[in-house]
Amino acid sequence: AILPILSYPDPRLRTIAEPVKTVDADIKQLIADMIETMYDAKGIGLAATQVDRHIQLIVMDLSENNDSPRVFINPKITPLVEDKKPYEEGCLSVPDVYDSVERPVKVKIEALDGEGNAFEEIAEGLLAVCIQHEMDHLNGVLFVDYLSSLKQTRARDKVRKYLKAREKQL
Ligand SMILES: O=C(O)C[C@@H](Cc1ccccc1)C(=O)SCC(=O)c1ccccc1
Ligand SMILES: [Zn+2]
Repeated sequence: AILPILSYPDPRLRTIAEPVKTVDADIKQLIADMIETMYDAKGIGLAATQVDRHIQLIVMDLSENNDSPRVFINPKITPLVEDKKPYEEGCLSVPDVYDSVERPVKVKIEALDGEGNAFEEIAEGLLAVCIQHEMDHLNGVLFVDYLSSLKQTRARDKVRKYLKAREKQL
């Protein structure tokens, strides 16, 4: 099912996600729903926080044809270098807002996959940017938090206008 995505500045986006205890049928259904929701919203990642489920679960698909979804459960990120690089980020919870955020260029990811099996991965490029953006969601942090207060005010106004326009067309 396509799930509703919370929009900034909804306070529920600030909830800290709990670890997943067992990857059971309910979690597997949520994973399927989040992947469907991510594709419908034309995103490349989605954190469970964004669909108001406060558990440590991220889905992602960086592929060209949107046919290779990735699942990260109880992920742990460790920066491997001090070096940071800016990237023009967006967020499905802050529609129509894009701005530059600096993040470590190389990180280690330790997580469980969709079957509950532990794995470790070194991430660079867009995977490193996206996993850190999604991890922030699980910790109640949004990419706009890194921007100036003026830009945050503008982001709030833009989201309000975007949601009003969407209401009218629905
Ligand atoms: O809100 C989210 O977590 C999804 C977000 C993930 C993300 C994209 C880009 C940089 C960091 C994190 C999105 O998918 S935003 C929409 C999008 O597809 C996109 C935006 C900018 C660059 C590339 C893709
Ligand atoms: Zn986001």
